[in-house]
Amino acid sequence: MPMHKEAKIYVAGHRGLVGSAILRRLRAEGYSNIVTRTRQELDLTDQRAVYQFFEAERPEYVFLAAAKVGGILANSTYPADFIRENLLIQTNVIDAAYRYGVKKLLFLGSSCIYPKFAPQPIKEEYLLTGALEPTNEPYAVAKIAGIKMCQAYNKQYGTNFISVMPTNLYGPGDNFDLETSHVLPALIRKFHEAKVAGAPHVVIWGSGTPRREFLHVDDLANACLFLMNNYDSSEIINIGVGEDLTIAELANLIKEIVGYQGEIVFDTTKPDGTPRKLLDVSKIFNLGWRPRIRLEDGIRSTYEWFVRNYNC
Ligand SMILES: NC(=O)C1=CN([C@@H]2O[C@H](COP(=O)(O)OP(=O)(O)OC[C@H]3O[C@@H](n4cnc5c(N)ncnc54)[C@H](OP(=O)(O)O)[C@@H]3O)[C@@H](O)[C@H]2O)C=CC1
Ligand SMILES: C[C@H]1O[C@H](OP(=O)(O)OP(=O)(O)OC[C@H]2O[C@@H](n3cnc4c(=O)[nH]c(N)nc43)[C@H](O)[C@@H]2O)[C@@H](O)[C@@H](O)C1=O
Repeated sequence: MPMHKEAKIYVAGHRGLVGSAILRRLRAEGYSNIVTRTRQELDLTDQRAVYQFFEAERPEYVFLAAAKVGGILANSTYPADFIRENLLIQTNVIDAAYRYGVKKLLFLGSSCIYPKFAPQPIKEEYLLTGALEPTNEPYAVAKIAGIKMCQAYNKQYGTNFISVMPTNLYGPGDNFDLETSHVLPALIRKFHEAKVAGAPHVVIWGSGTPRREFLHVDDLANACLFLMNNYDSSEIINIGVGEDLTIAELANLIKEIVGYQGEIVFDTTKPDGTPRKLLDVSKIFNLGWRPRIRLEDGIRSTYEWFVRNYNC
C-alpha cells in the first residue's frame, strides 16, 4: 500500500547525498510529516539512543540512507570504520524498526555487494556467487549483512523491509573531498581547479579502463519513493540506468563540460577496483520505473552546483 501524505516518515541520513535527495522528493510529492535528526542529535551507532528515538517518534516508514560512505581510497584506507559503523547503524535502525512497529523500511545497499568478476550486466541473483572486490570488501560485507537482516526479519517477524541496490551515484550535495570522494565529484573538482589555476595536466587514478555506471541522485530518490510505494518483496532490486562508460571516457566528458584545455595523466599506482560494474535493471524497468536525467545533463548541473556551493 502506498504511503499516505500525512504518514510519519523518518529519513535517516537526511543531510547526505541520498538522504537530502529523498527529502527533496518527499516534500515535492506533498509528504508533510517527515522526521529527521542530524548525527549530532542522534548517533545511529548508539543503540540505546536509537531505541529511545523510535520509542518517542514512532515513525511509520523509514528510509535508511545513513551510512559510512566513500570512494575507493577511503574504503581501502579505513576498512575497520567502514565495516564497524555500517554494521552498527543498520543493525540498530533495522532492529528498532521491527521493535517499534515500522510499517515499511527501505535499506540502501550498493552495487559493490556483487562479486568482483560477476557476469555483466549484473542480475540480482548473482549476489554471493563469487569473491568480492578487495578494496571495498568490509563495506560490502556490512551491506550484505544488512540485506540478510532485512530478509531474516521479514521471514521471522513478518516485517516489510526492502533492500535496493543503487549503482554509483552523483549529484548536488555530493562529497567533493579529493581523499574520500567517489570518482565523479573528484573529477569535477580536479578539472575545475586545474582550469582556474591554469595547470598543464590533471591526474586520474588507475588505468582509466574500469567501466562504471552513473545514476543521478534525483533519479535514485524518485526510484526509492516508487519502490517504497510499489514494491513489497524481500528480494533485492537493482537501481541504475543500464549503460556504462570507462573512467577515461568519463574524464573526457567532465573535462569538456568544465572547459579544461590541458592533458589527462593516469596514475597507475592507484587502484582500479572492480573492472566493470553495470547493473541489470530489467527488474525495476519491468515495474515501470525509468531514470530521466542524461549523464551529460546531470554532470552539467552538478558542476554548476559545485561552483555555486564551493565558492570558486
Ligand atoms: N554515493 C554513492 O555513490 C552510493 C551510495 N549508496 C548508498 O546510499 C546510502 C547513502 O549514501 P550517501 O548519501 O552517498 O552518503 P553520504 O556520506 O552523503 O551521507 C551519509 C549520511 O549518513 C549520516 N551518518 C553517517 N554516520 C552516522 C551516524 N553514526 N549517525 C547518524 N548519521 C550518520 C551522515 O551524517 P552527517 O552528514 O552528519 O555526516 C550523512 O547524512 C548509503 O547506504 C550508501 O551505501 C549506494 C550506492 C552508491
Ligand atoms: C559506489 C561505490 O564506490 C566505490 O567503488 P568504486 O566504484 O571503485 O569507486 P570510486 O568512485 O572511488 O572509483 C571508481 C573508479 O574511478 C577511478 N578514479 C580515477 N580518478 C579518481 C579520483 O580522483 N577519485 C576517485 N575516488 N576515483 C578515481 C578509481 O581508481 C576507480 O577505478 C566503493 O566505495 C564502493 O564501496 C561503492 O559502493
